[in-house]
Amino acid sequence: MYKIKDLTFKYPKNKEDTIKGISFEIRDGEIFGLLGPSGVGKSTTQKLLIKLLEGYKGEILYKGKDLKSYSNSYFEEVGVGFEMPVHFSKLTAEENLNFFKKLYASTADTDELLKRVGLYDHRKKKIAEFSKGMKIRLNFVRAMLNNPKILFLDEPTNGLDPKNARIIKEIIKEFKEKGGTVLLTTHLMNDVDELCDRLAFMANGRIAEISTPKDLKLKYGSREVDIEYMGGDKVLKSTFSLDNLGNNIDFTNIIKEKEIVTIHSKENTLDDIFIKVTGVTKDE
Ligand SMILES: Nc1ncnc2c1ncn2[C@@H]1O[C@H](COP(=O)(O)OP(=O)(O)OP(=O)(O)O)[C@@H](O)[C@H]1O
Repeated sequence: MYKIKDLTFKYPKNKEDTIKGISFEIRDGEIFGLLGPSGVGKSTTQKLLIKLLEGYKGEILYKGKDLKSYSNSYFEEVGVGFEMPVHFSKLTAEENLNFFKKLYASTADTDELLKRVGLYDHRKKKIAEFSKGMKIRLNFVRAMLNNPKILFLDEPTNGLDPKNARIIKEIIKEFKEKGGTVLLTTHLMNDVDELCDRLAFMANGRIAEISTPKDLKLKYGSREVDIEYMGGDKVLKSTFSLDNLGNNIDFTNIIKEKEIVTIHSKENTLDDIFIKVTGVTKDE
């Protein structure tokens, strides 16, 4: 869907490039995660792909054509849910949605979406009376209101309670099942694990890693197995390398002779990998 080659971008007021020559692709129908510490350029990359920022070097191809060659009709295909919800606070939820609907040729059934996210009964309420979580959910409905083919989402579940976060994630999965493509930015690694087909870690304006969550875990995992077994009336624990495990006499003796309590391979979490790949903790 997108092919990005040597993308470089500098904000006019800055001395240094914010995006320093990144290349990657977003495939049709995948959920692609763009991750990295605060300030590395994730939102800037999103804005370049959404055509909200111009003046970049390199190439962005959308469906095989230079993004620059697309007219405003491009915005019909794109749904955008930025992190900070911006709504007209003196208007109701419904009035807000109706305002934005007028900007598009084709629109979704927003009543249905409002029902899904639990806001239908609040549609006549002014946004000024909405809680933070309600604004976030309305923001998501707004991103979906033009029946987009690609969704750009920035922290879509941040600030939501678990039930509402689940509903949003279910809608994102359904969007993908119907052929939609998603570019997701989030600091919530559980969401990444659950949703993303592939992900890129950004560090200092560059892409440090790009892969599937599973392959990243294998690459950065410690390839060991922990085994707990009964030794008399005590639970004992041993760790073995997965390499050549079948020929490890100590391991096979335990398997043959002992009562096994637990056995599992060690896997790094995406949180661990985030820190290894980008060199910083998420909250820095
Ligand atoms: N309009 C702007 N003018 C100048 N510099 C900017 C502008 N917007 C962002 N930047 C700078 O560009 C860099 C990347 O910002 P960006 O918002 O893309 O980061 P991010 O990875 O999305 O961070 P976060 O996770 O905090 O949202 C930061 O150093 C930021 O200060």
